[in-house]
Amino acid sequence: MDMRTLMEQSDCLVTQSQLEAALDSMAQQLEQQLGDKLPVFYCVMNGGLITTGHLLTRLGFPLEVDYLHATRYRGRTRGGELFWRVSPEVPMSGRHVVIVDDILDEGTTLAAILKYCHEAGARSVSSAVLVDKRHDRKAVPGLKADFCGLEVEDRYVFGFGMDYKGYWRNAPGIFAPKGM
Ligand SMILES: O=P(O)(O)OC[C@H]1O[C@H](OP(=O)(O)OP(=O)(O)O)[C@H](O)[C@@H]1O
Ligand SMILES: Nc1nc2[nH]cnc2c(=O)[nH]1
Repeated sequence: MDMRTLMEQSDCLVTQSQLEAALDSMAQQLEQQLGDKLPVFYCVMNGGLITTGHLLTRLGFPLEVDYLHATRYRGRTRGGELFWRVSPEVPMSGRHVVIVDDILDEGTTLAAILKYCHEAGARSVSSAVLVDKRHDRKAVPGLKADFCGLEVEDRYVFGFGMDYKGYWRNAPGIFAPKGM
């Protein structure tokens, strides 16, 4: 389907202003809990890019930033095996680590990244995700992020970092194609 038609035929589930409010409250909580810990934030590429950017400019304390790229959807709407494209460069050993991503869906990605951080000797590991998808298919039952903006219903979503077949990561809100 043409990508403009897809957008016209999608539902807006979360508006940009709702996302901004959710980011404000995540930032406040992050500041309270990590403001004096000189943490290092790792953006999970590609989806985490926009959430990380919006979050970072709201944080008024010293922190470092790095990224990693682990992907299991790779332009498809169903997840497969996790593929590590790029490992982080800033060492995690002895550091307070914060993993930032756009969505916690089945949680396979986050669970694997958290395991990696613990094995890399992080002093503490926290996770921050913009949205948590509501369903009972989590890879680890009850898996939650430490900092979470909003919940979304159980549909394939795109926008604000999340793609639909590679497109529309730039959409200024969270959308779902009708019928999906
Ligand atoms: O909870 P899960 O079911 O494991 O899915 C969540 C992950 O899926 C997306 O990444 P994706 O694999 O699409 O890669 P991308 O960020 O490069 O789009 C998203 O950015 C999360 O990292
Ligand atoms: N774009 C996108 N990526 C995902 N990764 C896991 N779930 C989703 C989703 O609903 N949309």
